[in-house]
Amino acid sequence: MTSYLRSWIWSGGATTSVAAPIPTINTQDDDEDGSDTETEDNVNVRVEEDDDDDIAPAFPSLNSAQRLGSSTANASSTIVPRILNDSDLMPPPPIPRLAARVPGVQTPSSASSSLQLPARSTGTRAGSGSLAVPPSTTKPPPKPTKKRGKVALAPGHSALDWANLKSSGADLRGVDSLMRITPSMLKEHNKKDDAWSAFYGKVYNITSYIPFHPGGERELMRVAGRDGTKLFATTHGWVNADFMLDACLVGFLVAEPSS
Ligand code: HEM
Repeated sequence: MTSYLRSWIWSGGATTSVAAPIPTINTQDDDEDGSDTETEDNVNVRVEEDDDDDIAPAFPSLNSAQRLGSSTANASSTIVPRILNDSDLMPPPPIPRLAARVPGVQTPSSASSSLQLPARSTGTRAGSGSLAVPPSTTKPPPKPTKKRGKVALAPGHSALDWANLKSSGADLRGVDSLMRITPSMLKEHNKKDDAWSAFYGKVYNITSYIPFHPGGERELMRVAGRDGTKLFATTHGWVNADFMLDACLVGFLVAEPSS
């Protein structure tokens, strides 16, 4: 702080004498606590005579390696920055070809470009994986050929109703213990009021599930008395039969005993 006041007082008096030498005020010993921290007070302050000091310092600084290494630097190191004219500047980059492209129109020159539009006439996948604009289409999406096979379920037979029935504790198996079931045993249970079916190696009593099946009774009865794994998987592989029919498990499908 002392140094600041000292420099301020001095600089006020100097305005009368323009030719006075530029003083350097060393205020290193002004720091009261003597610590090494660099504050406003312990920096050598070079005070200019002119208050109006808006001239930016030279960059790179006058004695820098950049200036000395430069071919334009002269030995006396009094370097005046050179102002570049148009011919010294780097030429602008060429205009990219895609900038001149009209969207949707394939020019002959763009055929060799990696960003070309996919060739529509040949049907090849040229340009796939590039940033090319995808081909537009006016064709409507194809209509589903097969009607969805969902049926209207009777009231009280929703998926939630089935979940409630499963957890109600009602006997949906119809057997006392889990059994080893051969295909011939399975075949005996192919009636609507006594339907067993095997899915993924497990045999379920599907009788009580029939009215709850969203695909309808008719479809489900196609697998009554036999292994329905393939039909089930091709129709709706995403359905978790194991979870939906856990309360209906009667046993495991085994091969016929060899005689
Ligand atoms: C007992 C085992 C089965 C269970 C637990 C079951 C369960 C289901 C479920 C939850 C749906 C509704 C799927 C959805 O909305 O995405 C469904 C739909 C359907 N199921 Fe099954 N299913 C079984 C067996 C079968 C079998 C064996 C067939 C075929 C023979 C079949 C044919 C269908 C059909 C056609 C639909 C309608 C598909 C659609 O929404 O387009 N299901 N089934």
